Order: sequence, then structure tokens, then C-alpha cells
Amino acid sequence: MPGELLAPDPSPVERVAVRRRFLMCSPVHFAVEYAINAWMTPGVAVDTALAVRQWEGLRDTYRALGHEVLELEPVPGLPDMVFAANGAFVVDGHAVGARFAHPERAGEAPAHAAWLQAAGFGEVKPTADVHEGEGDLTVVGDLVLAGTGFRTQRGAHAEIQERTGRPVVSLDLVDPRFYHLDTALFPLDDTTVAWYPGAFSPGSQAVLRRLFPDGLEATEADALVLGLNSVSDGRHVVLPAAATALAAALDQRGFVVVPVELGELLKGGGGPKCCTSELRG
Ligand SMILES: CN(C)C(=N)NCCC[C@H](N)C(=O)O
Repeated sequence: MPGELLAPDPSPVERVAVRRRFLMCSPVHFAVEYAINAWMTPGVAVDTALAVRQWEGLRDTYRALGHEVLELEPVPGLPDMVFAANGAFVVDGHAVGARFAHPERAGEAPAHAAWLQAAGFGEVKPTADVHEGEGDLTVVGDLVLAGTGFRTQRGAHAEIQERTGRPVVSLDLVDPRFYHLDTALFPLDDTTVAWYPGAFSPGSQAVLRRLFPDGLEATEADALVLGLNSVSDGRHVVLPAAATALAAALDQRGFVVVPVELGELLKGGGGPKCCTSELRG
């Protein structure tokens, strides 16, 4: 009706940041010497100095947001060690050691285990089956979401449930471009996630829609720049700069988008989350 006052827009949600503790590993030895995922071309030119600068940009971004970043000593001969998310899964102060699918990365697991043990996480034992740490595992509230299909084996999900006492929800990954769960999904806060449906089997898509009816569904274009390989603290979302539609959708939901550039590390098939292992509890 003319002259009628319009109802004011609902006030934007007040997003609250939770301080995090991260473990990262500098890419001083980063190279693409073998191909173990669809993103890698062995021998592709890598500008290591640029990779280090981009990685330092990510580390300093976390620190500027108030998070604690600890560093793991890089080991020569382990060119993927920069992808620290894969070395272990830490929740409630308990660390479950990784067992890598590919022998090229196997040497990373003991380096993580030694660091975590020295840092007071107790004895860090690998799982019996393959499990690649936070590459395939993430925490949303009380739940652990666990990917399988390319790397982490389903048997490891049961072991992780047994060892952590948290319910583990198994999700099937079906597209080799999205070979780890953290290429296709990340938690926004304790109640919901952003994810790319095309990376999951129909049944797993249904599970995710049931668990997270207000989940943010990303486009293939954003998934293909590893936009889902992002890190949220509940308020700020650190994400690849190229994931522009996802950034706009997050902004609309009241998140503060913090774009980062990690183009050199994308040649190894990784983005911000892969470089970031969260030490929970
Ligand atoms: C986002 N992702 C997938 C990670 N959490 N890690 C990246 C691992 C990259 C390494 N070249 C590999 O293929 O294992």
C-alpha cells in the first residue's frame, strides 16, 4: 500500500570468531616431482620462492586474525609436506596419526607424530587403514565428517570413531578432481558447512542436505579453484581469491571474507586448508 512502512531488513547475523591453533609447514622443499592427484603434472615449473611468499602470506593472515600458528620443520625430499593438514587428525587434545595412501608421502607421518608427541599430544599412533588426516576428516560441532573414495579408507572411519569417541559420518567422494574431503567441503561454524554437491555420491549428498539444510552449496567453478579448501573461524573465512561467487555468497551470510593467493601450491593440488592442520583441544 502506498505510504506503508516497509518492514526493516532482518538484522544481519552477528558472526563470532573462535581463536584457533594451527600447525603449518613451510614449502621450502615444495616441488611437483610425481603425480598422485589430478592436479599434478610432474616436472611442471614451480617457483619455490613464490610458493614460500604465498605460504607466508597465509600464515601471517591467520596471525593477523588472532590465531596461533606453530611451525613444523620441513624435511628435504618430502615435497608435499607443506600440505600439513594430511599429517594427523587432532581433536579433543588427542592426535590420530596418518597412514598415507602413497609411499611418496609416507615419511611425513612420523615427522608429524614426533612433533605432536613433543607438543604433549601423547602417543600418536597411525590408523591401521589409510587415513590422510584433515584432508578427509573435519569436525562440525560434535560430528566428524569423513571422506572416502580416493585416499582415506572406510575402515579408518570406524577406527577414528572408536579412538575419538565422536560420531563419524562417512561420505563418498566420486570425482577424482576432488580427491580429499577438504577439496569439496569445509565447516563454516559448529552447525553448518559450505560444500560442492558434484563431488559426492547421491546418497552422501542426501546425508549432507539432511544434516545441514542451510549448508552453502558452491558452484563447480568455485570448486575448481579449490574454493572449498577454505578455513573459517566462525566469522572470517580465509579462501582462495579466485573463488569469487563463493566469496559473495559468504559475504551475504555475514561472514568476513579474507582472500588469499596460493597459486603455486595449487600445482600440487592444495589450497589454504591443505596447508593448515588444526590442533583442537
Ligand atoms: C586439499 N587437499 C587435497 C589436501 N588436504 N592436501 C593436499 C595434498 C596434495 C598432495 N600433492 C597429495 O596429492 O597428496
